[in-house]
Amino acid sequence: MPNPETLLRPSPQAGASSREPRQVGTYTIGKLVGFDAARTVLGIDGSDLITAEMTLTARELTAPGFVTDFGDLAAFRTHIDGVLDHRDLDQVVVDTSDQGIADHLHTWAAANLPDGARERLHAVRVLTGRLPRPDEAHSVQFSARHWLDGLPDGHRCGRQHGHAYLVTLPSGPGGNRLLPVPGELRALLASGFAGKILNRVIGVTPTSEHLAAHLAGWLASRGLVDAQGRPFAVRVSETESTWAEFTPDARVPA
Ligand SMILES: Nc1nc2c(c(=O)[nH]1)N=C([C@H](O)[C@H](O)COP(=O)(O)OP(=O)(O)OP(=O)(O)O)CN2
Repeated sequence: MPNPETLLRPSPQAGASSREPRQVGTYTIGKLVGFDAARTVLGIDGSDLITAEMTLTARELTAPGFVTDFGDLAAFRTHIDGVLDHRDLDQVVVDTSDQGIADHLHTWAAANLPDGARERLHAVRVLTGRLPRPDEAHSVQFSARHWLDGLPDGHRCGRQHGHAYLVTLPSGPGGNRLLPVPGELRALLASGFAGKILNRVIGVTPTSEHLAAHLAGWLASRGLVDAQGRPFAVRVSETESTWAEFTPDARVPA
């Protein structure tokens, strides 16, 4: 895949790329797939929008900076679209509760994901109803461009493209509770990331995993920690259906 950098016009906004000190920690990625279904749960109608969130974890990334390529998880959506979406789940799965659907999908994923992804499969959980968006105090959005080097020819993420990024600071596993975003991080994202070509901003291929680790390193290197004095975990979401998180070891409860 030719480097799209050679095709770029010079950008007046381009800044020097930087690396933050590397912390030791765990990378987690999440893929969300929503579907609409009817079901009965404990004798009561539980029809709803249902969102399945599959997570995968790794201590080390594979090139170009992935837990596993989101593209390799496409079969998860295909399975849900084919088997669960716009169905009466009472006719499809034995246990129609949230946990029953999550168990069905975990069993499916453990048997059917490509090898590299299957080995990194962590969990599947199910959420119901419209998902709340994080409020402004607990999130930062910015828009920027990037491309990913080292992908097979024809991979759409090898082309220069843009995302509406969402950055949050989860307080623990699951990402349900979010910590307020320090003003310093907000300022960094506004001045150093928004509107930029991210390949020129961080010293590595700007995958979501690398961006999350870079921002966690940036916070830690400036002594910015949570109310308990622990380094922040950082989650970066490129699209509505994907996110990547870096959790420094010092944050994991003993
Ligand atoms: N592990 C990672 N895999 C991929 C990343 C990444 O940062 N980490 N990034 C990309 C691309 O930038 C791409 O734009 C996003 O991935 P994609 O699978 O296309 O996600 P979508 O939400 O757009 O997918 P749909 O399921 O089609 O909605 C690729 N991989």
